[in-house]
Amino acid sequence: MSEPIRVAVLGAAGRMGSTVVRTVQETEGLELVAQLEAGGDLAAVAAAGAQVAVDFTVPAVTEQNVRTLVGAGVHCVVGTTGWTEESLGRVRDCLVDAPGVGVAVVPNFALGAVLAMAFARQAARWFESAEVVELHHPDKVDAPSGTARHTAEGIARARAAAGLGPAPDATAQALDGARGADVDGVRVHAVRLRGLVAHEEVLFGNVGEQLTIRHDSFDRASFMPGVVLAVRRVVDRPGLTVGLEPFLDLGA
Ligand SMILES: NC(=O)C1=CN([C@@H]2O[C@H](COP(=O)(O)OP(=O)(O)OC[C@H]3O[C@@H](n4cnc5c(N)ncnc54)[C@H](OP(=O)(O)O)[C@@H]3O)[C@@H](O)[C@H]2O)C=CC1
Ligand SMILES: O=C(O)C1=N[C@H](C(=O)O)C[C@H](O)C1
Repeated sequence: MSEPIRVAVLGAAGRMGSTVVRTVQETEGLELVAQLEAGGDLAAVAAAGAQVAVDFTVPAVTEQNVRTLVGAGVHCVVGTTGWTEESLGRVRDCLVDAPGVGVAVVPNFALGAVLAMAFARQAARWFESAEVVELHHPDKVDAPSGTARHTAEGIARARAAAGLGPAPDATAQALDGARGADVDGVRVHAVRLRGLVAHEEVLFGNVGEQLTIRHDSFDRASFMPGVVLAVRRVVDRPGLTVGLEPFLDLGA
C-alpha cells in the first residue's frame, strides 16, 4: 500500500478548517501532520513534513501563506476567498521557481456548486439577461462570495465569446448598491441571513421565460469530498489550477 499523503491545515480552528481537520483524520490515505491557527509559524508546516497544505484562513493572509509554502516546496489547496487575477499571477510567478509544486485555488469545493457554475457558463450565451444572487451565513466577512465572482466571470466570458452586449437595464436612478456589484458586467447580489450556510442562484432571462440554476450547501460536509479530491490530485498537477473543474474533467 502507498504511503499516506501528509497534510497540514491552516485556519484549523475556523468553521471550515476544523471540518477539514476531522475529514483528514477520518480519510484513508491522508495523514494530518500539522494544524495552524492565527499567529502560528508557517515554518512548522514544512518542518512537520507536510506534502500538502490546505488553507481556509482569511483573504488578508492567504496569498502570502501560499507563496511562502510554495517556496518551501509544499503543494497547496486553497479554499480561502479574496483572490484576484493579480494575486493569482503572483503565485504563477513564484511557481516558476518551484517546478513540481502544485497550487489549487478553488472558490467552491461542493460538487453541486461546481456543476451549477458549469451549467451557468453553458446557458449564458442563450439569454439576454443574467444576474447572480448569493446567500450566506451572516458571519461571512467578504461580499460578494468567491463563488459568485467566479460564476459571474464565467458568464461574462461566455457572453463575450457569443458576441452578446450588455444585459438590458433601464435603471436611471438608484440607491447605492440597489443593483448589486458589477463583476465584468454581470450584476451580483449578496444576502446575509442567520440560518443560511452557502447558497447561490443564477438567474437567466429572455422575453417570456426564466431559467434559474440554484445550489444549496446546507452543511460544510458538502465541501469535504472536493477538498479530499484536490489534496489527492494537486500532488500530481504542478503549477496553478483555478477551480475544481479540471479535477472533474469539466474544462475550465
Ligand atoms: N472554497 C470553498 O469551498 C469554501 C471557502 N470558504 C472560504 O474559506 C475561508 C474561511 O471560511 P470560514 O472557515 O468560514 O472562516 P472562519 O473565520 O471560521 O475561519 C478562518 C480561520 O482562519 C484563522 N486565521 C486567520 N489568520 C490566520 C493565519 N495567518 N494562519 C492560520 N489561521 C489563520 C482565523 O483565526 P482568528 O479567528 O483567530 O482570526 C479563523 O480561525 C473564507 O474565505 C471563506 O469564504 C468557506 C467555505 C467553503
Ligand atoms: O464563507 C463561506 O461560507 C463560503 N465561502 C466561499 C465563497 O465565498 O464562495 C464558498 C462558499 O460559498 C462558502
